[in-house]
Amino acid sequence: MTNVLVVDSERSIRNTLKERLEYEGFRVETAETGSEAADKTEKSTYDIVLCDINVPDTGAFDLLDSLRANGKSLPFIMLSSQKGTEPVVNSMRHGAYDYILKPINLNKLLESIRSATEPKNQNHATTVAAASTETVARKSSAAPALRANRGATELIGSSRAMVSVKRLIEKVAPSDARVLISGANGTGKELVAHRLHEQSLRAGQPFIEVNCAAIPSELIESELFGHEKGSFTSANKQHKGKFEQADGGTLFLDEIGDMSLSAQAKVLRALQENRISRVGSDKDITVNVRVVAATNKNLLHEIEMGNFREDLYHRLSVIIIPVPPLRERREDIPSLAHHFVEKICAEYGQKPKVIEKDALAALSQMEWSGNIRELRNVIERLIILCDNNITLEDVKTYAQGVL
Ligand SMILES: Nc1ncnc2c1ncn2[C@@H]1O[C@H](COP(=O)(O)OP(=O)(O)OP(=O)(O)O)[C@@H](O)[C@H]1O
Repeated sequence: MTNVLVVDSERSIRNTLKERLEYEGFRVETAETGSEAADKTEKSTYDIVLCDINVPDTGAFDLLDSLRANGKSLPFIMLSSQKGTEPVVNSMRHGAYDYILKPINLNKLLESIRSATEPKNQNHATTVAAASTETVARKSSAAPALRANRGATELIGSSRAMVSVKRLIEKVAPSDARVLISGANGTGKELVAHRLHEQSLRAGQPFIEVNCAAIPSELIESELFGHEKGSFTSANKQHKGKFEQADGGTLFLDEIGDMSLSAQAKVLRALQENRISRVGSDKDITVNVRVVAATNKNLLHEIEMGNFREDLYHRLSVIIIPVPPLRERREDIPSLAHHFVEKICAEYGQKPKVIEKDALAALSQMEWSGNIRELRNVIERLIILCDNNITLEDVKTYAQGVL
């Protein structure tokens, strides 16, 4: 049985968590202050600590640090009413496994406890992160608080174009403004959407992605808004749609330019009223969702052609972030190439290979019509096929079709 220690000065929170977690099969003890919690950990063994960030006496960070100093590397879940990225980042720096906002969503908490106490995740729980933002970013991608960020990586590039994209993200992320990300295939639009979420006040809440091009138009309504049991032939149980799943967080509508006109009308209503109704229900549900959309199409052209609603375009494009093609920021290619070499070699469990100077120069001259995705694929091919040093000859042989 998993032993949980709940540390919170509020009796109602201690009691509610104890009751609910015991009902779920955990053994739970509580403490009102940091020093009481420290005493309890001396006397009993726990598998996990759930701790309010401002717990009296010590505060959560000192409690966590002192447990670590005493060799007790328990996974630690921070409970807090503080929104914003700073407390999340601070918690991760101190080695917390997760950061859960109050009022506590019990399902999220249970998922986090189970994940933190799974043996394969214990290392993440016990690693004390070095105090660098990069480390925090890497560590947090493994932690459930930022589970939504899993798969997201750093935006590489210091070209003027990329610096201005990053600046725009920094400025826009903390607001709740809707953002439209435009750019060709493989330029990194999805990554930009992830960064917007990670740097927003909604970080830690869900990031839900919908590829509008991949869903048949007859299913999109139920996918986005959900359905009630029996509302159509195959609806054999109730289903929550993506808007509801994203409640409190960000909904990323990828390839919005491919959405059917009838689905566009329904999305428009959801954005105008912040309310949706499931298919087969006439009950309205209020949702709090930040919508970020992306497109590789010229939506103004699509409007002219009658394929895209102008009113929806204006709702979505409060801020537009254009992501430039790779050929317009060739100076980013060396750092991107190194980044992919490191990442892919690590994925394959290999030592990083070396790209020789003239090989890198050749990569920097290529067309890259498939943009960064194509560059990544070529680097992966080179890693699989080449010896430790990737030479100009290798690039000429294996990057064919790009040259
Ligand atoms: N600046 C960047 N730094 C590091 N990796 C990047 C960068 N931009 C893109 N990538 C990587 O390139 C690949 C393609 O990026 P992404 O999927 O975000 O592109 P996209 O514009 O959304 O593509 P599509 O329009 O085809 O959906 C991903 O593996 C992504 O992680």
